[in-house]
Amino acid sequence: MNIIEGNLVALEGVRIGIAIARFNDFLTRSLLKGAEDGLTRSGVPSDHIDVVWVPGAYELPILTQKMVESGQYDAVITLGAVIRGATSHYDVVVNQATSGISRVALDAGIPVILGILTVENIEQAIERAGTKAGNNGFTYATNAIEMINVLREVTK
Ligand SMILES: Nc1c(NC[C@H](O)[C@H](O)[C@H](O)CO)[nH]c(=O)[nH]c1=O
Ligand SMILES: CC(=O)[C@@H](O)COP(=O)(O)O
Repeated sequence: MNIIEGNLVALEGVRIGIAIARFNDFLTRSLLKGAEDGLTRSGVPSDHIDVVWVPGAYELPILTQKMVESGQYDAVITLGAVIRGATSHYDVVVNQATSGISRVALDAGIPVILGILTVENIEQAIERAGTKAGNNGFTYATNAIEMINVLREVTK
């Protein structure tokens, strides 16, 4: 039996793109901090990380698509935070953002990481952006490195 897994060590030269939404930026900036920490501690130098901002999670799919098409990155991490409000707007933003990113991901040829918090309230969001449950941004970063490495293993 052969077990193939990606390790969490970035190969030299790896470049990461981060597509990040400004909406709820008190949360997305915290996710970004966690992601940068995860990437640099995996061996990605900070000058190999590009961070590109868009207004909200709804805009993440098109930015992600353009970043993938640029051919500059070994993985793209999306970061956003959508919090349920009083209207159905939450469902529209979440559905469009997640289905758009999933569509891009399948054709990307590189890992695309879904790093959007989709939560019922601010407390849930804060817990996932750096308090009780740690910082999901850090995990999104290590997910990106693991995916780069495992895809290389299975395609070599
Ligand atoms: N309500 C949230 C939004 N809404 C904004 C949209 O994402 C979009 O920027 C606007 O409709 C213009 O196209 N975005 C989030 O990231 N999080 C939210 O909770
Ligand atoms: C994504 C949202 O639901 C949000 O920020 C909008 O809130 P509301 O539904 O109260 O307008």
